[in-house]
Amino acid sequence: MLYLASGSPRRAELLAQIGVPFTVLKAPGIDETVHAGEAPRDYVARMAREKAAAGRAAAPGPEPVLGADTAVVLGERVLGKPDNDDQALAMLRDLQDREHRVLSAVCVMAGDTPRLALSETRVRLRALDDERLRAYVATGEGRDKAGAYGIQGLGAALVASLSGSYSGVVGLPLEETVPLLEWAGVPYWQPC
Ligand SMILES: Cc1cn([C@H]2C[C@H](O)[C@@H](COP(=O)(O)OP(=O)(O)OP(=O)(O)O)O2)c(=O)[nH]c1=O
Repeated sequence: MLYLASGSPRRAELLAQIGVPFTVLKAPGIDETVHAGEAPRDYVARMAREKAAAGRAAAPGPEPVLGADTAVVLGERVLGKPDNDDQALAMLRDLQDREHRVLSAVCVMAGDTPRLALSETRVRLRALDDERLRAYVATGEGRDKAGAYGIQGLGAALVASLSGSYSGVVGLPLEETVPLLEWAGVPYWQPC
């Protein structure tokens, strides 16, 4: 069994997809502020570690804990979740017609020992005019998502190309996660 220290329904769906038995933990939220001068890769790694550690502290049992973090990075700028629709529109205007990186870090703690992996995916959004971007923002889909879009939903129609991990963009890079689960002795392909 695994404790999932995440409120993201996407992460739960990806774990369920590969048959991992898990329990979602209601861990206290952590401060997601980017530190001054902090590189995006260091930031997502720190967030995943802190989420896993908060999960460890809240877990009622000794089973392994998983925490993860996903950020959209444009140049060196980290785009988190938009605060409102205006910010969502501004993010999508910046993202359209160019390539960005999606960084996803995953941290598994076996006992008190953390192990971390990071995935980087290059995504290019199509050239999109304001009318199209406003229509997408109005769907509300991007509100709780880094970079203001969801590749697994209506947002798939915004994407021109992807190079890397699709599950990483959705929030949990399975290519990196499965070896961490194996390391921690967490089974997959279980009837859930
Ligand atoms: C780019 C992109 C992000 N996302 C989501 C994944 C994450 O849930 C979210 C990024 O926010 P995160 O802070 O990584 O995660 P979260 O707040 O949703 O959940 P928790 O901290 O409790 O684990 O954006 C998509 O669902 N699809 C996408 O295409």
